[in-house]
Amino acid sequence: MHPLGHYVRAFNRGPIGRIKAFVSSALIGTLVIALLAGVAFHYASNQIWNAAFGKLNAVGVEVLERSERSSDQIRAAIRDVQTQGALPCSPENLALMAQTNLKYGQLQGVGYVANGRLMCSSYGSHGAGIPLPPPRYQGTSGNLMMLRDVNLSLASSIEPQPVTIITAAGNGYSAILSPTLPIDVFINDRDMAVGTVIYSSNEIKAARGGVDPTWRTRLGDSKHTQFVQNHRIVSLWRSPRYDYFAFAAIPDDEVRARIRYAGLLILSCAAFAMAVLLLAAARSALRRVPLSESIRDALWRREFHLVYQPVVELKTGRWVGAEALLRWRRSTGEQVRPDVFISVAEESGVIEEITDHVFELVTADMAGFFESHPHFHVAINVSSIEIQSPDVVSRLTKFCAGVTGANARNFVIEATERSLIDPEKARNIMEEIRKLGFAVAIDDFGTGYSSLCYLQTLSTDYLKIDKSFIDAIDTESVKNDVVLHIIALAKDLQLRLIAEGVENAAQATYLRDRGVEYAQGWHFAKPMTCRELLSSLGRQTAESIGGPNPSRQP
Ligand SMILES: Nc1nc2c(ncn2[C@@H]2O[C@H](COP(=O)(O)O[C@H]3[C@@H](O)[C@H](n4cnc5c(=O)[nH]c(N)nc54)O[C@@H]3COP(=O)(O)O)[C@@H](O)[C@H]2O)c(=O)[nH]1
Repeated sequence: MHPLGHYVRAFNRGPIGRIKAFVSSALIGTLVIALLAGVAFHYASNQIWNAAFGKLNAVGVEVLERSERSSDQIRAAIRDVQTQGALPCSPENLALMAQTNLKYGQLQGVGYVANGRLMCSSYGSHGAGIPLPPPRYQGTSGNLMMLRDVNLSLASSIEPQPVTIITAAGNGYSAILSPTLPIDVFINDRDMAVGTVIYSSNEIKAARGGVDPTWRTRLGDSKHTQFVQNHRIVSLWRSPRYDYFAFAAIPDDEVRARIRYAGLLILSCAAFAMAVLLLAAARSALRRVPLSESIRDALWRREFHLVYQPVVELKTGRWVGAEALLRWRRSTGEQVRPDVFISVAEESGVIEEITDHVFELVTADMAGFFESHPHFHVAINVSSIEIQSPDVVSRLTKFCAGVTGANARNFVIEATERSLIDPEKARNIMEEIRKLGFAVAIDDFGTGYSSLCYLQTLSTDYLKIDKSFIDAIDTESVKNDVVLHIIALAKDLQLRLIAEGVENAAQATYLRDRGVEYAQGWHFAKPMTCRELLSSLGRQTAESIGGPNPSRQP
């Protein structure tokens, strides 16, 4: 576990970040749920309307078919008795009427009408005839005449009942049938109106429930139409052979109630989904985001930038180079310390992306700079993991080629002493890097576990003495002696030394007097932006030509 504990693994968003995360996921979720609810409601109401129209259409078609069947039978029955040629109401004629009545099941009887009276029928002779009301309709198709509905007792044993008498114009033969026959369809909806209407006159032929006279205009010349009008759902079917159309209609309140119910159901589901979503959004906003995830995010959002800490030549005070140090400023303004995010990046495998981003930033910062400062170097930290992997060599080559005016000697590659866990591998890769012309430095020297014997065999240019040893200079600490040993070792191995974290003049003088060539630390300069580095270097160059050197002498 990292000394900074949980902070390394997970990261709390700031309040603004949390609110933003909550609002954005709540907004997106609300939009999606609203869209889905809208689609579901549209689909459900369509289905309900379709079901209602489907039911009406089936009834309308059935009414039309029954009416057409009746019309067919009326025609056929009249034709049958007429073609016999017997004298109307003669015994042979009456016998045929009775036979014909049996043949056509939709008819209640067959008769003969003369001078507005029903003279005889399949039930027998009616003497002087039963008086009938005047006709209410003269048909155009098949030249049929329709008489008014009458209450008729066709035989002494039969109670008077409403019948419709349809007489063939010109010959008096008639069909007698129940006025409700075409609409005697099975309907399990008490509020449903059904019937047939004569198309040419818009007169009701047979009906159960109210008929709207404007329906016919809605039908126009088409065979079928369906619509909602005056709170009724209507289906109309026109006969292609007869002058009438069938209708079926129901009040729309039940359909609308069903749609309202479906809407309410969908709304409740959407409200439930919204509640779940808001809870999930709140949970996710409050969640501690793993730092590795935040690092990837930050790379994508370009939240990193570099600062440069000058490396000073102790003898002259000249700035000979600078170490590039990565900084992470989150969108909330919060700074994340590099020792925190670098170790997480190493653990989680993002470190190569980090180093590549450093390459990118250096490439942009230092473009053209080395043309005017050919002896200056920039030191770049490469993690211990990367120094074990051969592809670092090609990545460095590519990087160097991308920096305008730069040469490999303008870069020092810093690898920590931890990089030497597998000395064989590290040695080969360091050699490769040096062959390309880069200088190599062992960073934080003295803190790791590198054995002195393989240090001898390593291909390196600099040792960077860790700050903890510099802090011990001129103190009673045993580390004070270690500095002297490191200096002696570097001399023996002919390595140049850079002291890290020099904070005062005494430390600087001590180091310079003992032959340490270079140093870094707040005593000379704190890490600064690229712009500050370049302008300070510009001033130094100008003053070295015409005045005193501004950098502090140890
Ligand atoms: N792999 C990468 N590692 C990187 C990169 N950038 C930084 N780092 C490593 O993070 C560690 C912490 O770095 P930082 O907070 O930037 O601290 C550096 C200096 O600011 C600090 N320093 C320098 N002088 C002084 C001083 O006088 N007093 C004082 N208290 N601190 C001082 O020391 C750090 C430099 O460390 P080093 O690299 O060992 O020279 C650190 O380990 C960085 O290496 C990166 O891009 N990649």
